[in-house]
Amino acid sequence: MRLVVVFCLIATLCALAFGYYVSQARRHVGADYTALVTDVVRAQQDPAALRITLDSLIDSQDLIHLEQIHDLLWRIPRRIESIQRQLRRSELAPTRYADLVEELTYVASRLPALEAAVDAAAEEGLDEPASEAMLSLGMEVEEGLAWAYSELNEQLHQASAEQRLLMERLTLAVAVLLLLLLLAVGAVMLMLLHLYRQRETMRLQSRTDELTGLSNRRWLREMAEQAFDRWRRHGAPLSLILLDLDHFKRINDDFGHPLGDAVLVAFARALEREVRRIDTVARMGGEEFAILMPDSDMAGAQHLAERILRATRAMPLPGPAADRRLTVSIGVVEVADETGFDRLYSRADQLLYQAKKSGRDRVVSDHDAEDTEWQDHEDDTRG
Ligand SMILES: Nc1nc2c(ncn2[C@@H]2O[C@H](COP(=O)(O)OP(=O)(O)OP(=O)(O)O)[C@@H](O)[C@H]2O)c(=O)[nH]1
Repeated sequence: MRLVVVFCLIATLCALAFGYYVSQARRHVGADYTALVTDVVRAQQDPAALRITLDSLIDSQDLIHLEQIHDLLWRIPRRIESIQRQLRRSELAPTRYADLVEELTYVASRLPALEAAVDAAAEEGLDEPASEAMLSLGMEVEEGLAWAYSELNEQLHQASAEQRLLMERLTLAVAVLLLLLLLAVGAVMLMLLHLYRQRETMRLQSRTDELTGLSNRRWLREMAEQAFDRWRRHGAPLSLILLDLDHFKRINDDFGHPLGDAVLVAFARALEREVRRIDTVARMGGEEFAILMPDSDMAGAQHLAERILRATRAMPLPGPAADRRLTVSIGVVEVADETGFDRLYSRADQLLYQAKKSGRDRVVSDHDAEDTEWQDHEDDTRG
């Protein structure tokens, strides 16, 4: 579960980083050429204005047109310079604009002559030859500017389109890379998950009895050691019930080993139904079982043992053994002064042995054993 959360987190971070990158890159590329294109579009108005003003000057010979031409001739070289500067700073390859820069430089070099021609025409009057010279120079400048700016506009649009294409390819490449990264991360996560599950299964198997699915002897011992710790530290009561099915060999002999297995499994389920969640039910081997009862004293353990005794008698046996009754012998102990699980188990085993010896299908606890010892002692003294 934790791995899935980590995976989702990584995926979200990748998606956010990717989105941020794309938006930043797009904005950057767009901004570079937008500024230059705007200036070029503005500059394109210069040749048109020059043509109109020259025509107006010839038509009306008005001094106001002279001023307009002077304004234009002041503005045009600055505009040329600004555009050349921007071009040098731009990402555009110099080979793409070398021709038009050359043309703009040439146009700029012709501007003083045009200014002189305009001044001369204004001073001498717009007679035929002066006007002709001014118009021809004006046309030359106007055509040069118009060509250079429109060529530049075209180049910029082309570069912009190429950059957009590049950007799209780059975006696609990044998307594919991210996808691959995500797939790789996902694969690693799945592998880790698989390993984790495998380890969990192995851990579970190492503490589980294969036939019944109950805890095995090893796990019961581990749980017992932990419970012993609690008993030592807090004095919490701890009891152990040891159970052994009676005459189980007969079931095997009469109905076969597989049915014997089915009976063991049915008995295991019956035990699980009777115990509390904190109890540990284990199969110790063969037809012997144990229940570790933390926080339970002798009275509680005895009570459970009696209940199991009755439940076992009433337990229906599978298939052909349905007519048989199953019984169990039980030994019950509560921790007193034991130093560890082995001592406790050995005491419970002795009580179980007594239960077998005294006729099976019964519970023998510490109290019963004490009573029996006391009874034996009484009989001896009377005898
Ligand atoms: N089906 C099956 N039988 C098992 C398994 N483990 C041990 N047994 C059998 O359990 C029987 C135990 O027999 P005994 O030790 O004589 O005990 P019992 O017949 O129950 O007699 P008492 O314990 O004295 O009441 C043997 O026949 C074993 O083969 C198992 O996993 N499956």
